[in-house]
Amino acid sequence: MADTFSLQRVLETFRSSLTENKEVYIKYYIAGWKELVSFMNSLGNVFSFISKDVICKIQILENFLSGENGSHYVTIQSMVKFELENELVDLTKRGSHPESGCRTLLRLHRALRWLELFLERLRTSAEDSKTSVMCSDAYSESLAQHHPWLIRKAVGVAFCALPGRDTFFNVMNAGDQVQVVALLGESLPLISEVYQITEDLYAKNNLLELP
Ligand SMILES: CCCCCCCC/C=C\CCCCCCCC(=O)N[C@@H](COP(=O)(O)O)[C@H](O)/C=C/CCCCCCCCCCCCC
Repeated sequence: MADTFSLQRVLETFRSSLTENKEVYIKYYIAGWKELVSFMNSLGNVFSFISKDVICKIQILENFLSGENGSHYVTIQSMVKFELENELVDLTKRGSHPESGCRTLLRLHRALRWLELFLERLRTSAEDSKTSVMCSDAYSESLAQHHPWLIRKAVGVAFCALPGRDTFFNVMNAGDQVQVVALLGESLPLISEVYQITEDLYAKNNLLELP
């Protein structure tokens, strides 16, 4: 992971994550999240409880990828097939497989929906729009529905510490605001496509509510 965040790299990793037949490479999916974590880290310590959770989930998936069954964790599709066929997923309550690849990736998948909603708001926002409001509205529409009260409160506090829209655009390292908006316009369809492919796969296998 490079030190300085770049929106262009996020775009490239999500683009690389799609195979020719529209499967999703876990390696690049994780790489996309690593870039996003580096962005979040640059915003200050108030977000560290969120980064830690994402890093922990990335680590779980990386361990599967480099482990003895790594060849089954190349794509999200092959992971789902392997874990379901081998009964490696706790389907209704947490038991002997509390950290399966499927449930771990589901948490990131739900967060990807937040990202999609937030970036779309940012892309179409007016100069005086507040990032905290955009973040919070996107959160209420997505991830918040899966988080308990305490987490929602902590997240609400963190949102208040978000920098303004101008700082956000600068940290993206993608040129002036017109160029950032253009790059967001290029990135969003890719993020949406990765999200939708994963959503359809999880829905088809009844995996959207894994504990
Ligand atoms: C293109 C650049 C602009 C935007 C860059 C945004 C960078 C954001 C990076 C990461 C986003 C947050 C991802 C959060 C993943 C949360 C996964 C999750 O739901 N975990 C919970 C459930 O896990 P289990 O307990 O079931 O294992 C866990 O309980 C949550 C813990 C922490 C709270 C997560 C809150 C997420 C809020 C999303 C907004 C982040 C705001 C960042 C602002 C840039």
